[in-house]
Amino acid sequence: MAASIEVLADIETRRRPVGDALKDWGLSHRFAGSGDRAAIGNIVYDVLRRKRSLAWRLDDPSPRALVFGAVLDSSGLDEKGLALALEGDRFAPEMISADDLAGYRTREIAQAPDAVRADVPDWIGPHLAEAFGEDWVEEAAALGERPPLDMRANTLRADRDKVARALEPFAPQPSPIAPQGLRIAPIAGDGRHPNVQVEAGFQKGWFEIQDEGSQIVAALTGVAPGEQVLDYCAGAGGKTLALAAAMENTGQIHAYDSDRQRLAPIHERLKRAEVRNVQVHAPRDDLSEHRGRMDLVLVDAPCTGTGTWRRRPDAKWRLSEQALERRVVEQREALAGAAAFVKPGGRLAYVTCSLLPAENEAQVEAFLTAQPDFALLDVAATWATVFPEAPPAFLSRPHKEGTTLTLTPRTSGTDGFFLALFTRR
Ligand SMILES: C[S@@+](CC[C@H](N)C(=O)[O-])C[C@H]1O[C@@H](n2cnc3c(N)ncnc32)[C@H](O)[C@@H]1O
Repeated sequence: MAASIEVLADIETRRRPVGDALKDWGLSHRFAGSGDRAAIGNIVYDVLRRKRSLAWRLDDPSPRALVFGAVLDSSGLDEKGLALALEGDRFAPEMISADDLAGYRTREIAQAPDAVRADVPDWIGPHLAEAFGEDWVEEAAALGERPPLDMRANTLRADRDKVARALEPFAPQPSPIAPQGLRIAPIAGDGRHPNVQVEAGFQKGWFEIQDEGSQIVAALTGVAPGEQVLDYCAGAGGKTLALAAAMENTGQIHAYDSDRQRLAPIHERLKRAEVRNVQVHAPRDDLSEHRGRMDLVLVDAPCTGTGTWRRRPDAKWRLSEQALERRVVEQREALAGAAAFVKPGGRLAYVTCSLLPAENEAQVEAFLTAQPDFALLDVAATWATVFPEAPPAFLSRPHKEGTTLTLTPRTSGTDGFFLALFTRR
């Protein structure tokens, strides 16, 4: 708890990313074992996920109060039990005041303002209200829960049963929607997720770590073996690998990104997964020969990442309206750049891991106005074809001619994602 308070103060005063602050703490406290580090990480992440509601309940926003609140919530200890556990420990933080404890015990979160219950900065509330209507507080609050660890079996090297057997000690379960997905439940108490990347199966390319939502949107693009595909914002290649597996290593994927640094890890990942149908294109490569030729162009656009707040809760408090505006401009540019590569009759998939309408529905409207030769498809209807076994666990919004689709932790049990699928007339 003392270490968590230190790390949170560091994040706050120096505006540091949570990963860096935790890593630095570990480097300067080499004696700390992996169990301690995991416990510290859990407390810090729990606090960042629910910073506002904890501060409101305790009526105290200090890192010390927040840490006590998070530990009381997750440990199953009551105040007396916690005081007893800390008693006589010379490194223990000083117990919070009786007033704070009384607040924790008696203040009803149901009485708090919406943005507090939602655990978001005030300015984001109206954006989420626009996205989810009267459910917005519950939808946002679900982004403050601990996430599961999701994986995708790589069908080029293995299948879900084989991966499940290899990871048996960690008890992964088939994920509810994506047919190749496996899930390890969210961390309980001060436990930790296994480091599955050191497992032999991972080294052999049998599986990838990938949120089920990401697997779902990749499948909903309808990608098929033999197609010509441009992954226009390929980054480190998470979706490229999912598309390659769905294409059974046939056809061709052109993986492009405007940022060489972000693209760099893709080479190693393609090798490990034994993907052979991907051509990686550096930012300055000339792609003009592929114009008007692609069956599918995927724009996994740069975004605010509001859908991933369970995993990156510090981003929630750092996000600004200016950053949102910048992402909106980048998204428009990426869409306009990518559209030219779609062949007549081909598909354009627009994906974000954000839930804000400015990055999603508004972009769809602007794109349809700017590019009259594209039409929006009914992606909600596609769900039943792609996932015949799974109930429709998504939100969808009708537009003039088609639908868009949104996944959220509350509705889909996944990270938040948005998908619009267009066809070129
Ligand atoms: C959400 S990330 C991609 C994640 C990746 N597809 C995955 O599944 O792992 C968005 C990427 O878009 C890239 N990007 C931003 N603007 C772009 C543009 N105009 N053209 C191409 N790529 C762009 C960024 O460099 C970033 O790597």
